[in-house]
Amino acid sequence: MKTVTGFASATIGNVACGFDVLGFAIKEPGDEVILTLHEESSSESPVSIKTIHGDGGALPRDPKKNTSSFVVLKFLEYLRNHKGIDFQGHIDLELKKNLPLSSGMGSSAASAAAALIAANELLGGPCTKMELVHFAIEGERVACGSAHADNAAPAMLGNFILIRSYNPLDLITIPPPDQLYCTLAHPHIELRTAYARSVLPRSISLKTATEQWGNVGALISGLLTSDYELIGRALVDVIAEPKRATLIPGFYQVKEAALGAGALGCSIAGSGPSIFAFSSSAATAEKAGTAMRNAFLDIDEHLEADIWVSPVCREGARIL
Ligand SMILES: Nc1ncnc2c1ncn2[C@@H]1O[C@H](COP(=O)(O)OP(=O)(O)OP(=O)(O)O)[C@@H](O)[C@H]1O
Ligand SMILES: N[C@@H](CCO)C(=O)O
Repeated sequence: MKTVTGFASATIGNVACGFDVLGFAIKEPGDEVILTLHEESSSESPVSIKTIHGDGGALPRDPKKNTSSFVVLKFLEYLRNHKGIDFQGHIDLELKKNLPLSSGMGSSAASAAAALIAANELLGGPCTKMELVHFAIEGERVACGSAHADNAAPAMLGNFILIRSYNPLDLITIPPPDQLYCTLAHPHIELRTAYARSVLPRSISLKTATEQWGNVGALISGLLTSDYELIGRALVDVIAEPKRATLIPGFYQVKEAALGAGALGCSIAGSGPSIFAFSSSAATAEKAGTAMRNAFLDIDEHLEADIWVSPVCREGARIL
């Protein structure tokens, strides 16, 4: 019997202008997955879910429906079909669900990446992280019906990840500027990614597209040259934010509060309801966090919010 624990942290998809093509990881919080290998197979499925802590019973226990176990099944299938490794044993999975569900914090992707890094270690490291990313992305289809990679890829690889192409998958790693800090505010409401995607326009005008890709290019340039002022200027989303803002009570008040506290820019984290801001120092990021929390409390709905301040995580999913 061998046991391995994997960890993967929260991620923020889109980063304002990069809908479905840009995301980054923060250091904490994150999900933990503990895998135990038994040499003998003991049930029909090679992977079973033993326990899930912290989800209040909300997550599926069926191994084909939970992203953590689903991606391990995909990984085992890949080993059999592409590496000549026919796994005959059984894996028990325990999930410590530390990330809130339907939060915009990449909760489903964190479970998947933590499970994959642990499974790969458990079986002696047959795959690279770049190979594992493919299965983590497939997990997103199970979670919300769309295999977007902007949470799964940074959850596995860390840093900022730009998805230049989905087919074939072409991921570009962009290391963060040293003084870039993220403030993440998670109001205590849920917003399902599938629903937040359904409110988006099916097509956009050339004018809107031009504005958006100008900002994506500028944001990448700002990150690569540590131009904080440019990063702030480029955090503009004219496609998803205007549609999704109405799903998040107090969005514009919280954004204004973050900017008023000195943040470089602020937008929806992934599909929401969480909101992120960037700052060029830890002190400003803390100040922005306090302002964002107070702004959520001040709206009519008086929403409580959890706040995290973190630099970008460079490491990605790891073994604990
Ligand atoms: N291990 C898992 N962790 C979280 N959600 C899971 C997991 N496995 C399956 N799911 C399903 O995924 C859905 C949550 O996905 P959703 O994309 O809304 O939240 P999220 O992961 O916080 O998303 P995001 O941060 O990308 O907006 C739930 O319906 C849940 O049943
Ligand atoms: N890019 C995805 C991220 C989900 O967290 C979306 O905006 O729907």
